[in-house]
Amino acid sequence: MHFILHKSEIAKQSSIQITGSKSESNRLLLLQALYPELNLENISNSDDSSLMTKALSSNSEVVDIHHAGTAMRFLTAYFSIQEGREVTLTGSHRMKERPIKILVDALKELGADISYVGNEGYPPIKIKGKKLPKNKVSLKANVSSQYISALLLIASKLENGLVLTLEGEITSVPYIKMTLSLLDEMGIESYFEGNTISVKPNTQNLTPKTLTVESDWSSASYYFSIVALSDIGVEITLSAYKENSLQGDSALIEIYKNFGVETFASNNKIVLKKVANNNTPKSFNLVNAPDIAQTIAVTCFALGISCDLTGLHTLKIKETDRLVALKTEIEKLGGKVDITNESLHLYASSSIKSGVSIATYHDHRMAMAFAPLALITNLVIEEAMVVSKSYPTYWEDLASLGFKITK
Ligand SMILES: O=C(O)C1=C[C@@H](OP(=O)(O)O)[C@@H](O)[C@H](O)C1
Ligand SMILES: C=C(OP(=O)(O)O)C(=O)O
Repeated sequence: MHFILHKSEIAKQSSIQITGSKSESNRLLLLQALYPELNLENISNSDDSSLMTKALSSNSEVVDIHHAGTAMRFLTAYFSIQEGREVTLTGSHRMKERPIKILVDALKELGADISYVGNEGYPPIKIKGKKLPKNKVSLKANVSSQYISALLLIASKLENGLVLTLEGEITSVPYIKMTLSLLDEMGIESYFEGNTISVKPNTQNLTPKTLTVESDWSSASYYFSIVALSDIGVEITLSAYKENSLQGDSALIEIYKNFGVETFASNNKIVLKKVANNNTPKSFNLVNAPDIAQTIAVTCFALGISCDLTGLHTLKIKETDRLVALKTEIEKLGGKVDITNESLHLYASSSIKSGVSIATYHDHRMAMAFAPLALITNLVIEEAMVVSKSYPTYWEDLASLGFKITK
């Protein structure tokens, strides 16, 4: 279903409660399946986390995780150690184009039994769960950190733990650190030094624990963009956020200072406030925060300022090729964008076409990143319900700010 976003104005002050981080949730759901003594609060209501929950409790021979990349990668590792269980893990058309060979090769090196059902290197895969005898493996770290997190999540259940050697430049590092921090919060020991990560084995029950998932910072990014496009004085309060986040996308606080947005934290809330206009050209390396690239590109386009975004080599293998999708849709609106395999240059532009229909390519972040443009012009967001992959109530929340949205 397409949504029409009419040119809107938002209230001077508003508050939004954002669902739990999908990255933290999908890690903790897997850890809870391995360690039932773990109790979880504020789990994400995203499709990707519901699919993860369902997959972990299903007894069926075929598990379909649709578009959920973390679920695909994390469950590949999980099912590899479920002794005696045979599962075919599959997903959406796009999931069958998202590479998984680096992870499958690493698991096989550890002793796993995994075979490709279709194209070599891509889902679907057939996994025969067994005990993995080995504890050392090297893998390429520059394609997706999710392969590394997947191995780390099952590591403490291997007889001798796990020692990983990471080859090449390590991408999306905060997501690896998030995995290790969650293991640490559960009482599982790990070390990350240089290009080596080791996790100690754990055969005993852990001390029963309740862990509360922090709300999702990638989802918060759209409000940083909205505030950046608003008048000085506008503020939006978001909850529930912690003082020390495990999510790398909390880099938004520093990044959006460059757009005149200040963030104030108190009582598990953050207040985003527009304090100044700053329309100088921007340049950011997003190798540690790839999921906010679309948000930032659209903010810059909306403000008519040029930007250089680098560190984007993982964007081509996400829900869609996000570099091509950004270029295509920004150019439909009258902008000009150059892309390489790992970077995006947006030229400054002085106008935005009205009434343009934005294609979303089954990518929640395309829909959510372009929506703030309704503060400037009318536009259509195609297949608007794609947002449910990470943030099912996005449109209701925008409406509560004052966005005028019709079907
Ligand atoms: O581990 C995670 O939860 C994620 C890691 C990142 O992927 P890559 O490591 O493939 O960049 C990120 O883009 C994704 O949305 C979530
Ligand atoms: C890339 C993303 O998710 P995943 O890789 O888990 O599908 C995302 O949420 O932007």
